Amino acid sequence: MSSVPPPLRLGTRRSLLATTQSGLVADMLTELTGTAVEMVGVTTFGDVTKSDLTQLGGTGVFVSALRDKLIEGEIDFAVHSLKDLPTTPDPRVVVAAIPPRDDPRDALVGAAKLADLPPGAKVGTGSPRRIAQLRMLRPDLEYVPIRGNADTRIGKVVSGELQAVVLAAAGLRRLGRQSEIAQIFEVDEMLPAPGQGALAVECRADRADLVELLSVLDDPRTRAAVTAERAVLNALEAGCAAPVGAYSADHGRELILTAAVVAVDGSRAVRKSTAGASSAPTDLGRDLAAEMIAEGAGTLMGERAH
Ligand SMILES: NCc1[nH]cc(CCC(=O)O)c1CC(=O)O
Repeated sequence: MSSVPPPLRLGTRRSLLATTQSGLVADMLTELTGTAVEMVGVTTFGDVTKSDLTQLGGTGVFVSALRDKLIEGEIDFAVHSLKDLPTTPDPRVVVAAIPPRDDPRDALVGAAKLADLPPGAKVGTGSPRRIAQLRMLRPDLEYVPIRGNADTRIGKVVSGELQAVVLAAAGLRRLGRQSEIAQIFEVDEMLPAPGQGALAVECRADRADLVELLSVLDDPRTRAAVTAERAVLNALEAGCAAPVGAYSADHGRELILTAAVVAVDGSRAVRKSTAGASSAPTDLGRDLAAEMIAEGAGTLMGERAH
């Protein structure tokens, strides 16, 4: 009598974006391998705290509860937004797959493009990286810290409390809300968060069977690009909430990596680019970070955003 294996348990944060992202990965896995997947909701500290994440370091507040469930064996794998994963590896778990990246850029939802907003207009974002770069573009606007899911944030524009909010294009696209985007910032004007738009499929490091199964979802070109970006963040010893942007333009065997550290008041920035083999993304990111530190990047990372 052939026994049907039980569905794999996929741990996911309970937000609509997280469950949508997890559902995308679950569907990919089922389509490619025939494996059935059951979603298991997990509440993380980042989902319940009202604190300003930038003051918590913003490192891992969305991640550690999922990892705990992996280690406790309550779930078999987890899907994270890669940009929320700490760059410091956790030896208990492994990123078994980084599927093909969605749009990595930042997007503005509002009544007009950034350049057309009136002086003093209120723009909502809690990201020091976004605030710092927005202030370089429009120092005359008021940047208001906001938290909550996309619906909550966009609701502040609809209500008139804010004139615009800035979110990741990938998140809006996955939620089917790309029609509400007034502007997508080119990376030359707004460098994304390292790994933005990419997902990380994680399981226990000692589950070689799951690592093998999940690897079918991996996109090596996306993995190389985001590895270079995250190597910059790691070498700068910056957390996910630091005013650091990085983006790898993928040219097949070569990556063109651009990174910036921007003072949160928008007054100064260290921005540099480099090109190198996509086969050595960590070295590329580390070397670029060293050049940035030599040009004073470290002095720009410590300030508060608001
Ligand atoms: N914790 C916020 C977060 N983490 C990942 C995304 C977007 C999805 C992605 O980067 O893949 C978002 C929302 C946002 O930045 O607007």
